[in-house]
Amino acid sequence: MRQYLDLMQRALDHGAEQMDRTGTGTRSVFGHQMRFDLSEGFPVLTTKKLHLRSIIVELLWFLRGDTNVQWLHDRKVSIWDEWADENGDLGPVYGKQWRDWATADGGHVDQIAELIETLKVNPASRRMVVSAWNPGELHAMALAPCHCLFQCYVANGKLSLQLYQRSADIFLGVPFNIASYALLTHMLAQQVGLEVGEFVWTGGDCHLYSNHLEQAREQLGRETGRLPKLEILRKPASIDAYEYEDFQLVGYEAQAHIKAPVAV
Ligand SMILES: Nc1nc(=O)c2c([nH]1)NC[C@@H]1CN(c3ccc(C(=O)N[C@@H](CCC(=O)O)C(=O)O)cc3)CN21
Ligand SMILES: O=c1ccn([C@H]2C[C@H](O)[C@@H](COP(=O)(O)O)O2)c(=O)[nH]1
Repeated sequence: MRQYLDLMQRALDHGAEQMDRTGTGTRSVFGHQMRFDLSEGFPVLTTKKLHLRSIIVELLWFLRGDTNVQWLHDRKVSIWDEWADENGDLGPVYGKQWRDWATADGGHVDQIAELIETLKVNPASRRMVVSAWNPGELHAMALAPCHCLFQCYVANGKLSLQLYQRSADIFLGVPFNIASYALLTHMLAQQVGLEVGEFVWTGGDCHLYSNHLEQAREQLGRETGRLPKLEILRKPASIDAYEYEDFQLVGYEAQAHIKAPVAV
């Protein structure tokens, strides 16, 4: 994951110091792109052990259209707790927008179902876009979507996906976001009978929080390792039928976890 360490180094060396919404302070750069050829391995950090269960369970939770943390809690995932209200609700965040976008005329759009249908019947389409950025509902969300829009592209029997992430917590969020969308690309490809192509990550405000600088330097001092392979153990009947146990990362060898506080 040299690409990731390069982004971290860039923010450390050239980032502008700025105060941010959380009151923590960041070093940020604007506009960055990383490309991952998914046929070469699964893009998960080897310079710091990642908690894959949280990543997989969170993606399945988005795909359920769920926006309450209870289902995450039942699976021992707590990464959204800080933002939930007393009932566990986050408002109309990713799951709602992906699966049940409310239209002005009272209708609903299941963007994921429409994406899969288009991948099957018209893979050359240039409109295979899923957006979580719903300006009319931002006020009701616990946090405005960070990974706010993605697009699919098919060529030579391979499915590629590009994400636009408007705001990127380089140390904590980005490793989760890369692995999550790489996983989604594998799932979509399996559902529509394509091979995986590239995952392209594009970031807007890419920042290192001021209380992550030491951890970033420690990680930059480590050697990168070989990427593992993702195996999906069966082909579920639909995008809605995947379970945590369906995924296996073969050969994931990572260096020790590095703790960092999350900015709320
Ligand atoms: N400041 C900030 N950074 C984020 O990455 C972030 C938010 N806020 N708010 C919403 C979601 C929640 N996400 C999070 C929240 C916490 C961790 C975190 O603490 N990760 C730990 C392990 C925690 C675990 O898996 O249980 C880590 O070391 O990676 C990661 C992503 C990503 N998002
Ligand atoms: O998936 C995610 C979700 C959140 N983040 C980070 C990016 C920022 O550090 C905060 C959000 O704060 P804003 O003021 O709304 O930009 O959370 C992430 O990296 N990945």
